[in-house]
Amino acid sequence: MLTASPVLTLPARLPAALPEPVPVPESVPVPAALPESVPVPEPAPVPAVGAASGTTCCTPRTAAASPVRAPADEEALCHRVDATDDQIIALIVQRAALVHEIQRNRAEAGRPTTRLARETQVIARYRGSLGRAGVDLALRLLNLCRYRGGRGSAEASQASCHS
Ligand SMILES: O=C(O)C(=O)C[C@]1(C(=O)O)C=C[C@@H](O)C=C1
Repeated sequence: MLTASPVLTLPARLPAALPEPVPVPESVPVPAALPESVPVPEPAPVPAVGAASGTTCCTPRTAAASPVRAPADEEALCHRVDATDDQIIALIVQRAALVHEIQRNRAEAGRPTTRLARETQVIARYRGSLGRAGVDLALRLLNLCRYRGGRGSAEASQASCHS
């Protein structure tokens, strides 16, 4: 059963009510490779190596721990990781809002909110790009975005439509 994944707790900032869609592009192009020149914010000051409790997650404790990149480069990459995570989170919030709108409409019309064939397509798309981990991620996303509110939606979501 595709929906048997563990229940994912909604993050605190995921809105309970349907928000305006987050202003991100409708389709986010996925580059085949990371671009060489992505604007990077100024890196945070890097504390001296060995400074008491002054290290960050990205600051190597010893020079030997990071033989390839200088600490400043790693900090810059960490900033880009954070910026990427922000985008991913915004897209997840947008996805949840769109799915909630679809599913609330279905529930209000007395139709099943779940479409297993669609969920299979979603899972296949993630598997196609990310392999087994993509399947796990898709299941988590489907669960996270599932509409749970509204009168009558509970009964409607019990049923499923295979088309
Ligand atoms: O695309 C749909 O028809 C949706 O309702 C969205 C979505 C999804 O999260 O992708 C949600 C529930 C359905 O069971 C299938 C897919």
